[in-house]
Amino acid sequence: MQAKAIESRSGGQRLVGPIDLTLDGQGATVVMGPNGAGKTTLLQLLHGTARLSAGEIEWACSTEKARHHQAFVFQRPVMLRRTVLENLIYPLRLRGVSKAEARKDAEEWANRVGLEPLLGRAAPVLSGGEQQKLALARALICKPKLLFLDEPCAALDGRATREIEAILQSAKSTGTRLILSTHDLGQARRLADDVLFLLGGRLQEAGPANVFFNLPETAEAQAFLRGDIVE
Ligand SMILES: Nc1ncnc2c1ncn2[C@@H]1O[C@H](COP(=O)(O)OP(=O)(O)OP(=O)(O)O)[C@@H](O)[C@H]1O
Repeated sequence: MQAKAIESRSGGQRLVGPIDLTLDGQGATVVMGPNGAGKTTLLQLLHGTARLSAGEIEWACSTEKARHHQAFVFQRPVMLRRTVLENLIYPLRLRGVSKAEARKDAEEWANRVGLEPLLGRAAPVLSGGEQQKLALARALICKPKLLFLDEPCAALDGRATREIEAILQSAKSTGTRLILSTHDLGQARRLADDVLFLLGGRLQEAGPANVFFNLPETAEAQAFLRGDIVE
């Protein structure tokens, strides 16, 4: 994927950009930066759920086909007000998978993320961590090539975060490319292969995670990593 001079503007104000970005290969790209830096907006621009005010995004295949192989997980899980099983079956049925096959996959994924005992439970009554695991399983069940995650663990405790990270590591190892925003430096260190550091809507630093964490180039990134307040 190549993003060329992409921008998001609102009411004459530039929220994000211009940003040039190339994403390829495998692994996890972690998007970091202070509140309002533009992390959510950048993920949405790349996924096509926010409109580009300028610039363009080129995929290796057609944009339509690329979107078909993508999924997005939000900070607050979005789900159907139906059972866990129905939530898992739904995206597969939308893609034309038979009922029997969809059910089999749903049970397998519920098992993988530890939700098998809850298959018959209504999704809205699940705990926050269970809901996020369901949202993740529902995103991964269609085997996306690219998975966007916007602060997926922001509202979760340590145990749920660990479980979500284990699912993400496993998705990564089976070839799903991850792009994830987080405020949690520890999570970024655990998951990132590459880092995008945003500040004021601009890409302040971009590169391999070990370089970013050990030798950040800019004073702003150094301050951010020290835990100072950066605006
Ligand atoms: N639809 C919108 N209309 C106007 N301004 C917006 C809109 N969406 C976002 N913004 C502004 O764009 C900037 C970037 O917001 P964004 O949510 O992308 O940042 P973020 O880095 O994800 O922040 P946070 O860490 O607080 O979630 C902010 O100043 C925000 O107020």
